[in-house]
Amino acid sequence: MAAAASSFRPQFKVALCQLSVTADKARNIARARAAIESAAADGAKLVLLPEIWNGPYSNESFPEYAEDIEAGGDAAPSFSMMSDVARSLQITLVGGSISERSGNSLYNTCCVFGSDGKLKGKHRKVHLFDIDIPGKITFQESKTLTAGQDLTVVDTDVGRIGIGICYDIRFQELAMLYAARGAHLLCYPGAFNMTTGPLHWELLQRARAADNQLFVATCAPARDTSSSYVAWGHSTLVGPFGEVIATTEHDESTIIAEIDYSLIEQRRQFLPLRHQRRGDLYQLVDVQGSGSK
Ligand SMILES: O=C(O)CCC(=O)C(=O)O
Repeated sequence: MAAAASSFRPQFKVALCQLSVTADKARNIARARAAIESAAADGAKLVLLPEIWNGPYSNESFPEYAEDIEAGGDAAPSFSMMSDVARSLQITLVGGSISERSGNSLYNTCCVFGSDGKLKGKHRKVHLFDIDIPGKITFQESKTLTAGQDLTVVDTDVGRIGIGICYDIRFQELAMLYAARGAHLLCYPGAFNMTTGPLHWELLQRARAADNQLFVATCAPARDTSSSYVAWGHSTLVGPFGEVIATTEHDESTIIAEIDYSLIEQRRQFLPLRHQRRGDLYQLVDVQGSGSK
């Protein structure tokens, strides 16, 4: 494994808070806070929230619910709550995603907070969800959102974490680069739908974990059949052998599960893929360099 984070817990409890999301932003923030507090009371040291958890997932809503993260304070109530709760509970928080306003642009952004409440990393979704499956689902995030330009690997109290958001999980190169940069865990807040969810959601998580021999955690909103975008749910934790460690259905719930990073080395010894790659036939190129945030 590449250089590890300076010092971190190799074994800890993670919580995946699959939240119900409504049009009431203040209610969504309060509910997320309560779920985080309850997860921490149950011993979680790392908590994940879903993709777009402070308002509806739609192009109409992204501008309305967007926050100016750099301004903070009243301009960013979801952001401020996450920072505050991470600090007061001394947990690492992968804050799902919210729409972020920066200048004239909007991003789908995941903020990662350390146990001191400070922002440790910010991932702007790099692959926008633009798909058209006639008669099933059409969505064009690029109508309102701008794609991020950076890979995001964050050193935390609970190891080195690579971040992707939803559609980002489909691009295996991103996961491979994170693994090459020494990530122990990949976190993907995501909201798959009723067409692609049943076929691809678990498959992609298990593939990313098995190919890269690391942990993968996902966190989705709960399903709301009355919303314009019906989420699949099924937040999941997968281990470095591609095994599902914990999962759930589509209702609001919090999964608490144990992560043990010693399994990564064990799996890599049993199945030494890293030493069996054919660099003479193919190579992974990290165009942004190997530094991690
Ligand atoms: O890839 C998919 O099927 C769903 C992706 C998605 O919903 C998203 O990126 O928000």
